[in-house]
Amino acid sequence: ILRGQETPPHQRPYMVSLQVGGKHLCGGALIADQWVLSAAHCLEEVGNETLQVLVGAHSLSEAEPNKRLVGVRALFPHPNSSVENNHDDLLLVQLEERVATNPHVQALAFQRNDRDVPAGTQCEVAGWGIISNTGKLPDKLQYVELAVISRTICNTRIHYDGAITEKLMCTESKKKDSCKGDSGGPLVCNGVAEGVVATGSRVCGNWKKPGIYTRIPPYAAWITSIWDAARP
Ligand SMILES: CC(C)CC(=O)Nc1cccc(-c2cccc(CN)c2)c1
Repeated sequence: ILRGQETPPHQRPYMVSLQVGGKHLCGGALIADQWVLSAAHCLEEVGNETLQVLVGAHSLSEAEPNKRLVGVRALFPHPNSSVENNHDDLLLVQLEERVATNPHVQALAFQRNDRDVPAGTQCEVAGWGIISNTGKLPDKLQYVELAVISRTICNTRIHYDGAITEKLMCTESKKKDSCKGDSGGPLVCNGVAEGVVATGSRVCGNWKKPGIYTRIPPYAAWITSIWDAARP
């Protein structure tokens, strides 16, 4: 997160850190007691190492009550996700057990109503991604408020020149922005998850390259189908 601030501890109890070898890799959101929503691109950096999910954390390094590393039972990247583009860049992670909810560990509701978030709406994104373009990593969860920009504006030549489909949305990126390591985290508008951080142009904090987020509503049926078919 660039130009954000440290969150008040545990005020976003749905935030999780996807980790490999004890290192933060991507953000994610707990959307049910055994399920995390993140980005399929995050799996590109995993190889054959073990992915784990850190829940209930504020600091990545300090011991905290209710903070724990949970194993993964199964991974469900969206079948149409690909390394070449931003399309369908979603990942459902089934945890190896149902996590007990408590003040530091809570599921986040996601939007099922498939209507664009109005341009100008103030949303927020949180994460343990880099906090400067020099790659400085935070220890504590950061967040930033970002305004939604219309798909029409986001598709102009100076921005993404028509690449933003109706399954994607954009936010401003002037100085404040999501960045490397924030991928997979939720874009929360009025307390509901409307999007998931997409890597996009890999440029951060440049107003010409707005932040790109995978909209969640178009995938609500896919999420439910995975839940219904999965082994408990
Ligand atoms: C100078 C360095 C920052 C270049 C770099 O490593 N960029 C990088 C790499 C991977 C993902 C991302 C990335 C993720 C999520 C959102 C965004 C942009 N909102 C970028 C950005």
